[in-house]
Amino acid sequence: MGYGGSTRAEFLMEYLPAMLTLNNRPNAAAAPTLDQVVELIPDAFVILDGNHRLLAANRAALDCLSLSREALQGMGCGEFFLGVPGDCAGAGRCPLASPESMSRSVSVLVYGGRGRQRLNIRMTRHSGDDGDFFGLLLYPDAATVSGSSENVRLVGQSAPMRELMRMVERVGPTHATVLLLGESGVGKERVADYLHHCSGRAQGPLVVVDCSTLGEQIIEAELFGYEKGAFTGADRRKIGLFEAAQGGTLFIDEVGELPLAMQSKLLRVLETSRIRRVGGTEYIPVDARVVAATHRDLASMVTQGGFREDLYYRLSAFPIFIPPLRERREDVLALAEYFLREVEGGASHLPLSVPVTDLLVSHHYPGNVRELKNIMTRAAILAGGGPLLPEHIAFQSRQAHDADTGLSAQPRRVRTACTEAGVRAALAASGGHRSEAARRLGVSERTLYRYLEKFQIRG
Ligand SMILES: Nc1ncnc2c1ncn2[C@@H]1O[C@H](COP(=O)(O)OP(=O)(O)OP(=O)(O)O)[C@@H](O)[C@H]1O
Repeated sequence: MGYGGSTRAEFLMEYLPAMLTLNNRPNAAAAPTLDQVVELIPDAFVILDGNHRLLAANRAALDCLSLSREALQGMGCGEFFLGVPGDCAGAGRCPLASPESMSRSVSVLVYGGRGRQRLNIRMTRHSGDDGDFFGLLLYPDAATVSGSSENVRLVGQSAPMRELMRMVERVGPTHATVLLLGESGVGKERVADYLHHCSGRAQGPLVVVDCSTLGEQIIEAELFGYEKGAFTGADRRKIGLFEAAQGGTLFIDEVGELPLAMQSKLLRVLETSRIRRVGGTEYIPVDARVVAATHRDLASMVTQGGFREDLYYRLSAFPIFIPPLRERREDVLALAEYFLREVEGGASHLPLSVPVTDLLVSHHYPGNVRELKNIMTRAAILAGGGPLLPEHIAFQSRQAHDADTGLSAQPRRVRTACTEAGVRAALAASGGHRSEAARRLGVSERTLYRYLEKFQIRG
């Protein structure tokens, strides 16, 4: 077994290429259709073509993703895995483009009808005369199954962690808006998950939105949804993440990246508990508890005019600071063992030898818990069936921001620093067109606008 799917699903995945080849033969009148083929698989299953567009999904997948067949068909991998239109292979973050996804099950974030959810995927790829396709078996991550104790576990027994857990358990059951503060990779999303499960809303959805991955144009539509015809391409009504989080929690990650115009809209929702879809006229009541997070210093952003003061005070009604891992070294070994157990066969390397533990405890962890997780995953793979030795522990702090699922060197979020001269040159070279200038600089339009403000460039 090994990947958590059912035996029948595993068996059918083996035969899928043959079934699809049969299906594509021009005179195969009696061959099953794609939709019939996927229904043979009992677990949630989707098929994508070689361009990473969704071709078919079975009933179990539609239920698991809370999407209609129409909404899913034709969706690109960018929308599926990142919540943004198009494909995400170019950004180096597409699980379909990662060889790792082929060899074992990987944990990924997927955007469904209820916002972002974590799922495990097991993939099969078929290349033939009729082109490429990918078959994806989807099953809920053990860490997101409601009520699972693993789900809600915060590993760590240091004094700061115990204090943090006490605070989360105290504020969890209330309706207070919580602001999670801490460096990247420190565990903000994990704490939000724990908080959700400590609230009376644990049976409701936990919807995650990462403001740093959404462009200015789509963030409003993502949060509030839109009506059919609200803008070009809005060919159907779509509910937003606030509505998707009804009865549950909306986790707004990297809230410091929200554009100013959206900040005032967010404040209004927090104050009125009502939203209005883009292009809509009706105000819709929403019952979603908001937890926000940032690695940025919001107070100084307020001073510099980058963040609204009123929203800052509204969000920081209950701030919780998650200390960096280097300030709670007592947690390093517990976390290291926990992550090792998560890797297939990893538990066989326990207990860790003294030279390995000495090495782990002495590191600075600029990438925090995420860095430690990647180190342990890599170490388990390098050690294989033999003992886990100090040389298997590779501190590569430049990779501190790798995505959770990847051992690749792709940066999780690239932040580019532009000089005033560079911005002016890009504007001049693009005849003053800001979108073109942003493209030349390799930043989003929103980032460019921030630079224009910072350097006081007008026109
Ligand atoms: N206390 C903990 N116990 C178990 N796992 C943890 C803990 N803290 C963090 N992790 C794991 O470490 C990884 C990074 O944590 P997480 O994504 O929550 O960090 P973050 O602060 O939200 O990062 P970013 O600022 O980049 O969004 C995740 O896989 C998470 O599950």
